Amino acid sequence: MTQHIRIASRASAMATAQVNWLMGQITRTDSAAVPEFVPITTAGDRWTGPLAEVGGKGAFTSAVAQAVLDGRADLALHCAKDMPGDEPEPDGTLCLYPPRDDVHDVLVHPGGRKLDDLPAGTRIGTSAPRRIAQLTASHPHLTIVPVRGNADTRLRLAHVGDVDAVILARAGLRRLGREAEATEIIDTDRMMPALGAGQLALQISADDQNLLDLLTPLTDAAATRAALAERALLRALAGHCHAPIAGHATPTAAGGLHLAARVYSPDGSVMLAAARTGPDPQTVGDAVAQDLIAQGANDVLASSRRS
Ligand SMILES: NCc1[nH]cc(CCC(=O)O)c1CC(=O)O
Repeated sequence: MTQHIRIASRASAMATAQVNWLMGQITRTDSAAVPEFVPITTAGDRWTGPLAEVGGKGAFTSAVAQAVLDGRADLALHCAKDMPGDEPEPDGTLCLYPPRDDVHDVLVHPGGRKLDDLPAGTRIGTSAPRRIAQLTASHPHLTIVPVRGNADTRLRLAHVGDVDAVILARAGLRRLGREAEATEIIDTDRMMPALGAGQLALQISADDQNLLDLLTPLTDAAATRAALAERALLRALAGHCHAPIAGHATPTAAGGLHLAARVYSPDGSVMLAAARTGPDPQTVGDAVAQDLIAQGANDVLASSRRS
């Protein structure tokens, strides 16, 4: 029997590429499934000012999730990185996680240079507090220029010369088919990734057993554990604001995971760091959060909310 699967997503170039990927996966998994795209315009798409002013992290995901809650869609496709930590699965929904893509940030410098080769005053376009804090700490001589808009918009700013370079997620660039434009893959130790970087999340109604059965083969156990640990950390730090938090969970050989995380002050002059290894994602995420809080993370994050 044909099963129509309505996929709610933003309609940016990157989001559309993600929908096309998912549609292909679904039809390969179940030839009777007919995926459909339900495009959603979110507060983050409409607002051109600082993201923190439209609710920060939820700005791109809550309207997409709402389509599932309202029955206008069967599935909400998100970037895990854009999901808030406080209420990721409202009202009887659950998230499924396919294999993770690359977590690195990259530099796109149309002149072909790498970060260490850029002269003082070079204008770097980025608005992410996490990137601003780390870049200010590692390269204080560069000039950060706030830029908003989709990844393709930000790339254009670099190509027309409004900024000299931009920092973007490698996963997003890859989904746009423009990975070759990256001039440096920035080491994760210098630019620790966002929680949820490179990770898609498929949010469905928890009582939709048919869809759960259909999508389960598309999920990845290690990616799921990492996503749960990173989200537990974000929730414990109340990281719903557009906060300078970085972190990365990686699978261990023993089937557990290692989670490293950092909390920064806005200019990167303060950096708190913690890491744990263990079998249970929630426990590891909570433990890293408690370690960071014991070091003063709440005060450091409150200073970034005020600035
Ligand atoms: N904040 C927007 C956003 N959300 C997810 C990605 C990239 C893809 C991913 O990490 O899943 C991007 C673009 C960027 O940060 O360059």
